[in-house]
Amino acid sequence: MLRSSVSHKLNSNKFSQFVRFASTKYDVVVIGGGPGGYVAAIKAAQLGFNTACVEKRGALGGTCLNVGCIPSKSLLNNSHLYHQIKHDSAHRGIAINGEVSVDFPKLIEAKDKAVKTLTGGIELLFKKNKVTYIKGEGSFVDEKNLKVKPIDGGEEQDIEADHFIVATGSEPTPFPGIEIDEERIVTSTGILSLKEIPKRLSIIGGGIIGLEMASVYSRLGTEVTVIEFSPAIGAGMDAEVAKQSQKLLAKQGLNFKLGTKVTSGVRDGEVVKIEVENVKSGKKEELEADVLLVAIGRRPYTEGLNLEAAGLEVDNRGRLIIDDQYRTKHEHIRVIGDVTFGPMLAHKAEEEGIAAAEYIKHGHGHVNYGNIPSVMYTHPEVAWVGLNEEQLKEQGIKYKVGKFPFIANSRAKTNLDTDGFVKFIADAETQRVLGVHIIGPNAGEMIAEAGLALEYGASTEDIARTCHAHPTLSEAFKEAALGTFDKTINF
Ligand SMILES: Cc1cc2nc3c(=O)[nH]c(=O)nc-3n(C[C@H](O)[C@H](O)[C@H](O)COP(=O)(O)OP(=O)(O)OC[C@H]3O[C@@H](n4cnc5c(N)ncnc54)[C@H](O)[C@@H]3O)c2cc1C
Ligand SMILES: NC(=O)c1ccc[n+]([C@@H]2O[C@H](COP(=O)([O-])OP(=O)(O)OC[C@H]3O[C@@H](n4cnc5c(N)ncnc54)[C@H](O)[C@@H]3O)[C@@H](O)[C@H]2O)c1
Repeated sequence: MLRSSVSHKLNSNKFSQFVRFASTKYDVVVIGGGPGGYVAAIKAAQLGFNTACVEKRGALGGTCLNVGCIPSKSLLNNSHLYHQIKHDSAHRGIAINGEVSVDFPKLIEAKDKAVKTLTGGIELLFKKNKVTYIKGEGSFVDEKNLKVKPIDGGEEQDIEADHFIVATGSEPTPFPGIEIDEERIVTSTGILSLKEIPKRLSIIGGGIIGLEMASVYSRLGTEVTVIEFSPAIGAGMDAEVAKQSQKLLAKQGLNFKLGTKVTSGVRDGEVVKIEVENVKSGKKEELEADVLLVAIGRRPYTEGLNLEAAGLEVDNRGRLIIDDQYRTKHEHIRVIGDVTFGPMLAHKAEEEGIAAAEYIKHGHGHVNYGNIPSVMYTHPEVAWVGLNEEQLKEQGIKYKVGKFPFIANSRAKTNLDTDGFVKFIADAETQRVLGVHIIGPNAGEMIAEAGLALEYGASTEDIARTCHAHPTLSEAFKEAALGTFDKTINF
């Protein structure tokens, strides 16, 4: 459905004096080229819409590819390899005859290379799917028109669209009174590009970013302290799993200060001075670190969008207000991803991108918000989907739990990697799977099977009667399902 009404911008010198603001018209314009936006743009183009994506970063892929999921996983993977070679090889019969050391600039280079390859890949996907990539900052003029300020400083461009999809993402939540310099006091962006390995790292926030980054640096030899306001780590994971995860991370050398609030954090030359206070006892303490990471959550990002011009509204947390079809009060302006409601996860944003494009084309789309997996890429990994015990108790739903530890799984034993367990929660009467919580090796991959089970409304018996290959970690998954209604075999 390529539009014949696309009018081309008149930018020859001769005409530009007279008709400077001729606008280009598209069927769909996506603002933001992160996982939500780039996927929405590709899907819209595949559905036959003449589509453009406006991105101001200078690279596609958004937070996730540039300063989030991808660089953090590169550092997690390579720091894990280093740590394993150094500390976990002798008892496997691997002798290291020589020094094993970190080449930190190379570690950062490998991360940057992964980012560049992947962000470049999206540009190719745009070309393949005929999505116009506009490098600039989009700002609403009114609900039908967008002004784009090019990042190369060129002339402003006016764009008109039948449909807009806003996917401008999120940014780190600032900590009142603590000044970020991205050098000594950093957000998740700065911690991914440090110049050297700090001797001491303090982290405010024991959520996913805090714990993943704590793992990276602790493996590289940094003394890490995690300061968390609430009495538990993990920002909402199943309490039993969070407890086990904390225990294992502490065994790896992480220091935890839970139930502790930070009262100040100030750079003093090459160190950061931090004052904390125990929430219950009021006991105060002073800490010192070479780097302080602030990771207390993220907030929606709408700066520069000029929401007022389009009459778009946000709630008290800055989230753009939409209905169940991602529509704002203007039906042709939809919003997806981190900048609106729901968990701030790349795969959630992607699902919404597909659904928003499908709503425009067909009037219907699909995202199952009860089935969005979460993964924390520490070692062992933590992964979960569906409801946890605390939520079920709150909702008064009767349930049964089945658990299987990796210590009793043959593959985990051969791998000498036996920490953790699989925990199934099933409806007490029907055995329908309500939630799965895994802490253990490869939990992030294994959780996909739980997602499929939830999506199809499987019972734990369905899973327990499905043949799983031997010897695999997924046999622990099958046995935990069995444990909700019968005796497990291997434990
Ligand atoms: C350190 C870290 C690790 C993470 N790890 C994971 C993970 O492992 N798994 C996971 O699922 N999630 C992870 N996340 C979260 C994930 O990155 C986000 O949920 C995801 O990127 C949200 O996608 P989005 O498309 O909504 O927004 P974003 O990815 O934030 O993209 C929005 C884009 O819009 C652009 N933009 C904003 N305003 C304008 C404008 N006016 N004009 C033009 N462009 C504009 C921005 O430049 C940006 O590129 C991580 C986040 C961080 C910070
Ligand atoms: N693997 C992944 O999927 C992944 C990785 C990184 C980030 N993300 C996403 O990015 C988002 C942001 O991550 P995050 O770790 O910053 O947020 P988070 O919500 O996961 O954790 C923030 C933590 O900070 C604590 N906190 C808040 N205020 C505090 C204060 N004043 N003092 C001490 N502690 C305080 C909270 O209790 C919470 O435990 C999350 O939504 C997360 O889902 C996902």
